[in-house]
Amino acid sequence: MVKETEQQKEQKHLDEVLGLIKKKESELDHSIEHAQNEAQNINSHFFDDVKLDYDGYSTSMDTALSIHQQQQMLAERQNAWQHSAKQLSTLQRLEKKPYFARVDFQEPNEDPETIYIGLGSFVDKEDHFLIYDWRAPISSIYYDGKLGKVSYNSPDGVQTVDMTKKRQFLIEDGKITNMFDTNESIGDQMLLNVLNEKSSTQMKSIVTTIQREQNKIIRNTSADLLFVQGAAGSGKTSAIMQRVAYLLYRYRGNLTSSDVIMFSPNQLFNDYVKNVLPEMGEQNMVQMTYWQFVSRRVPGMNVENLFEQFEDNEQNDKIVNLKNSLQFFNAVTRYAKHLEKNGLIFKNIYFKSKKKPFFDKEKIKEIYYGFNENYHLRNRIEATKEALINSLNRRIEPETKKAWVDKTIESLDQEQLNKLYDRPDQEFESSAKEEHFLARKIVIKQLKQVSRKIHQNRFLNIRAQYLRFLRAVPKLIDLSKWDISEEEWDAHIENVKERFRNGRIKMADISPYLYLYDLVTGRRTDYEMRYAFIDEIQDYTPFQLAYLKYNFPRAKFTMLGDLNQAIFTKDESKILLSQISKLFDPEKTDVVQLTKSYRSTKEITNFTKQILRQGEKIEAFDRRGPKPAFYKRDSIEKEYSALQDILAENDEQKLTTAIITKTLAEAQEVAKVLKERNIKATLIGSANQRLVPGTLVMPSYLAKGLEFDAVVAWGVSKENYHQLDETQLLYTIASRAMYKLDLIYTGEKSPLFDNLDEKTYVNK
Ligand SMILES: Nc1ncnc2c1ncn2[C@@H]1O[C@H](COP(=O)(O)OP(=O)(O)OP(=O)(O)O)[C@@H](O)[C@H]1O
Repeated sequence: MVKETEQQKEQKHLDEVLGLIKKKESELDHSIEHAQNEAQNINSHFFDDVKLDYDGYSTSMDTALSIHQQQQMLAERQNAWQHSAKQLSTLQRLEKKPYFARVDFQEPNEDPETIYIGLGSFVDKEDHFLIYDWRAPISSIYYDGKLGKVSYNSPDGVQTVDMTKKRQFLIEDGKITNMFDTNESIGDQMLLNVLNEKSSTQMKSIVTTIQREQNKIIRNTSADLLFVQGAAGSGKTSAIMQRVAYLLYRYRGNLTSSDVIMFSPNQLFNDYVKNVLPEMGEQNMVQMTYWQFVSRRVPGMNVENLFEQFEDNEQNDKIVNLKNSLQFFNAVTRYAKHLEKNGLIFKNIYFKSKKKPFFDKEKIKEIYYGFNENYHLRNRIEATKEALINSLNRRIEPETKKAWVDKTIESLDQEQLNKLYDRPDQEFESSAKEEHFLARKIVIKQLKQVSRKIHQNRFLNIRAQYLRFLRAVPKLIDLSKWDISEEEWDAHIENVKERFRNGRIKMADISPYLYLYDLVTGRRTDYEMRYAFIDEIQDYTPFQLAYLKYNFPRAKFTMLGDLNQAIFTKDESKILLSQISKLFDPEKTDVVQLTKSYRSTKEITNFTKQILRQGEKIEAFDRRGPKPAFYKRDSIEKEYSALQDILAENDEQKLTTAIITKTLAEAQEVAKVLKERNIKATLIGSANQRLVPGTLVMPSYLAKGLEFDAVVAWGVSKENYHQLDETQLLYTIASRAMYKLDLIYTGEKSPLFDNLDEKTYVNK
């Protein structure tokens, strides 16, 4: 019965805290109302209270000051109001579940202390913390250590305390439904409770059960590059979301969500994680895919998308490997440097006539290369633009004498004409002066097109420049080391050129293209961005990462990935880590490994890890479920019957199922057949769709980062998966399953399953 009385005591404490929260809420309600009224009041009496006095200098200074004071008062009230509103929203969140843990500890030479940890802080009148935010320095001991001596980073440096109790609570509607004392970092019991929940279309926060290793990632503030290699389902994405929340708290006042950018694998995934931060009371960071990041820079071009990239079998791997490498990045850098001396390609700028250029490209070239050698790319372009604008200004006058100007004036109706004057009653000494005035107005207006072209660097020919760079590559890089012949390279350039002609560009070209553009035009990179997160790093190329680093020179990077799940870069991802490390100071690089997988049952994790050639390191979490099952069928018809049976069974168990195929075409086919059979399933064929409850059908590359109660891996035959570099693909598909995994095929099973231990699956 001891436990019961303990629980009663805790319930009493909880009731007290809830009472105080309620009280504070009504106080805040009051003060918000008050502040609002007052602000309204100030607004309506604004000019009554301001001393309006326009005689003489000093009094008008008084007036200005008075206005300023009023404005400041208003701003203060508004601030107080916003502050209260924010506090209120924190309390409203706490009201549902004030805290989830209690820790007892003692600092050397101090009295023992008890603290409660929750989603936000709650302080009563006496500045006494009734609840500590999970991100507060002291809260770290809850996640980090076992009972006994434990250290944490405080604002005054590392502190060591003696932790004597760690208690976890499950609270529902103001009642403690369960509580346990634990000695583990976070008791498995609590974790099991959380993990047993069903999957949903939205990711959840893991605040209550952050694991020790994850806590390290979340609270790391020292590394310029934090690299996390983690098995599928080890909580990498969860950890990122918590980390963003942590950083926003730790640097509150100095860091806002717009200083943080996250690159995610696809739009579907963005949708999946979009509630995590708001639920923790924080705003979402800037989120985009790499494709969006590059595409928005080239509105006139069609950049190869996820689907094309995945389903493109024509590309020459050797050439793609070269273009994705750091060596290629360095080659662009060197090439651009050489453009400071010569080789930049210019375009004529036209105005009115297509026959004779307004600014001749030879002339522009002369200006550009006319500056002395201290001018680098950025100054050169800026000075060239300035010179062109000056020259443009000098050409206004001569242009007014041209015939087109008179014609234009004649063609204007009265209203259009009136608009040209500065004032309706504007007077002129003579009609010649008036005509000249109007002519100038017209010319200036029309020449705006030219000045716009100058500002937008339209006198450069970046496409031609990029092709010229490609032609120079054999001089910059030893192609034979990449096993590429000169003929292959030349043919490839023709290919790129042809694609340009159709307004298209491949993923392997867009980053070098933009990088070259940035260097040549001296585009300012984003110095404001403070943190950049890249999830699913294995799908990025070294070039892309180098380019991101170039774009966000002051940002600290957190890169997370599983080199075993490389879908786009396949085996190349293995060398990724060594390449990335070259971009950062090794002293400021931290690498963290997460080996425990939380997503799936032990049966599924133990099965999927065998698909990998080096999967031994992955540890399963002890949560049980059925063994994965293979369904070998001898006809497509029978495959569908099996699928139907599986879906019926999953439905009965209330499991959400995703049928994952290799390609989009297969997914479309499966969705079509299911529809014919009146089985409800949603095809996710593009990343712009929403995840919806119920059965889903999707191609492998859209399943990245997601999870489902049950997965059906469709068509896992030898015919479909036989290349070694498809291992990662199969692994990604299989590791999306939380509780149940079924694999269907006809003919022979994929040889990539050859090493499976028979005891880890069943045949059905
Ligand atoms: N500390 C934790 N407490 C509770 N649940 C956790 C914890 N860590 C991870 N999980 C759960 O495990 C699942 C997998 O997490 P997450 O998606 O973050 O993994 P991941 O490493 O990004 O996976 P992948 O690389 O396979 O996409 C999620 O359901 C997540 O909620």
